[in-house]
Amino acid sequence: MEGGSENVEPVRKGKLEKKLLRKQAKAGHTLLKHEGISTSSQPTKFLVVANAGLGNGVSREQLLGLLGQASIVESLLMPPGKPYALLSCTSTDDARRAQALLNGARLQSRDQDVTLYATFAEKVGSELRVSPELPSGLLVLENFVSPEEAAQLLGAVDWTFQADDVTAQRFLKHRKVKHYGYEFCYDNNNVDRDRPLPTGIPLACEPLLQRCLSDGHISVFPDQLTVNQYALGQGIPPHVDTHSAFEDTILSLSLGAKTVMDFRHPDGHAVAVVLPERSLLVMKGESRYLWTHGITPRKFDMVPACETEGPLAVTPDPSNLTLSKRGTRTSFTFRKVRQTPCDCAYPSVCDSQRPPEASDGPSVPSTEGDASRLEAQFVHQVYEEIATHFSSTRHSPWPRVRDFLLTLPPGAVLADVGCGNGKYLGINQEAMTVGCDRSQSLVQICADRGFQAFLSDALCVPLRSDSCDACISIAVIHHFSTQERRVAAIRELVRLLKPGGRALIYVWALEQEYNKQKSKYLKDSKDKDNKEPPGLPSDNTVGLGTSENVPKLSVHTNRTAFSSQDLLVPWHLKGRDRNIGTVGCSSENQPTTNTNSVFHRYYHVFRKGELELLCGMLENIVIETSYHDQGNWCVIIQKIF
Ligand SMILES: O=C(O)CCC(=O)C(=O)O
Ligand SMILES: [Fe+2]
Repeated sequence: MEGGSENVEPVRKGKLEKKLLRKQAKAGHTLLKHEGISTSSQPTKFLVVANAGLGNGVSREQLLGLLGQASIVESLLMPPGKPYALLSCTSTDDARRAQALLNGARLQSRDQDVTLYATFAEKVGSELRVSPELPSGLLVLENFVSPEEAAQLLGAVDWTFQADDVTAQRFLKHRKVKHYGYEFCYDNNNVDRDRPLPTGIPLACEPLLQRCLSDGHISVFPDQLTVNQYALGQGIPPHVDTHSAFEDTILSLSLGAKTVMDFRHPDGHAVAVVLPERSLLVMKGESRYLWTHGITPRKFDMVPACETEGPLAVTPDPSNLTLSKRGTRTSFTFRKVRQTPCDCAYPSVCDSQRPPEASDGPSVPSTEGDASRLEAQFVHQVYEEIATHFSSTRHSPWPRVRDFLLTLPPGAVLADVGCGNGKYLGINQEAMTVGCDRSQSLVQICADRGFQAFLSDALCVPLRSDSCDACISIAVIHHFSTQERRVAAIRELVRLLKPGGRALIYVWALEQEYNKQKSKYLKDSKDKDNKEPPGLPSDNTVGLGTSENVPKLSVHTNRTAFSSQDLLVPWHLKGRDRNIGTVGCSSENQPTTNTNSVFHRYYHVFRKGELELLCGMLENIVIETSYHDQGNWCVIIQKIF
């Protein structure tokens, strides 16, 4: 590309000018040969500035300094380690002005002078994809990390199962994830700012984040990292990262196999974006706030046949497409946790800007702190209060639970986690049975009945790992108010089991009518204890806090089908002549008399398949059986190692 010499317009060329032109032409050749950047004989909107790269020790600020406060530059890219900078201007005239300012300019870098050579370019290489086909605000920077850096980053992620789980490792349906800095909770699609994880963003990420900072892609360091690993055929559902959880810019580094990410505008317009190996995706503005992004779970993608020339947004031109087989892809998604509500320009899709009355979303707590407070008030304290009355209604063992217990051989060690009044503790007299419960009053009732029971939270049972032949968890896990906590409760049961040991789990089912049979709960409408509270409409909601985004839980009407999965189930305390207080009672429904008080217990009723799904998140178990039993979903799982 000799054209470089016509880039400047000297009338008479002095010695120095000639040297400058020679050098400029040489730089043009080098760029074409080594970087695939074609310089142009005619002015264009793009400039490539040789010797002005991060690889030369030149900083972004220095370059912008030379351009003055010129708003003539639309974007300035400084690919890591490269000896040039790439500039794109809004017009050819602006590019001309920028060239005049930069060409031949000298800069002090790493204690020596460098001379810059600015040349017009056809387009500024594969690194700058300001293709109009990409959603606005989206950039794909190719080769953002070297193969060595990529290997180092992958090496920094340990996927072996750790008991302390400091990176909140989760096996999701279509991928596995790990979190650093803060856990991203998929129950409420948010982070709990009050609970940072013990491990921050790994050190290995620092060089690339530093480059993002000096290249101007970010202005502050991220404090949250989610590592997603997708096996062949896996993906992530279309979503917008929660506005209220994270600041504007989201960076996602792709390592391993190339994949295609689908972006979709609310108007239906879709763009498939190729994410090559070692590329960095930068989502800002519209592409971050308005468009959804997702990866369709499949084994092959359609990608442009000629990658070096083709745009990263897949065009619908079928003659230029080829099939590309996926493989394992690991992405590092860096985000900055928001400390104040989002005030983006897209209120229609912004959870921070939605009016409170419209936030009628799922009735789950939004943070881990909310979850434990909710359970403390609407589970633990309620059972404490209703223990005696509750116990008097719990006599008959479920037949299939009894059958399970009776399969245990003499001397088998059995733990009943959440044993309530101990109705299962004496079923198999030849087993060594121990029970525990979160309610001191219920534990006392067990002790009074001559059973061995102790006070314990089901998430942290003070028994040795691998010590039990069997565990049962009957009507317990539905009282945990986030999926993470429900899985943690199952994980804790499994921890107690010896390899080969089995656990039986019962949870309340959303489906109270199954195989055309109504459950006992629906049929048993004579039970006055659980009749709906007078004057409470079934869709009544109970506020659990003061912030606008706090979810509301509907109060269930007893003996009716469930209208949602997360709800408050009333308990009518009878025959007690004592001051109840406000425990577990919403302020609206605070009892006015002591003889007919209403308490509300939190429940998450399980959908068909949900219990199996949660069990499937643990890698060291197999599901032996699963079934529906009188309005409950039930599984027997076996620990395999
Ligand atoms: O895998 C990716 O690059 C994107 C991951 C993502 O969108 C997310 O975790 O929110
Ligand atoms: Fe995302």
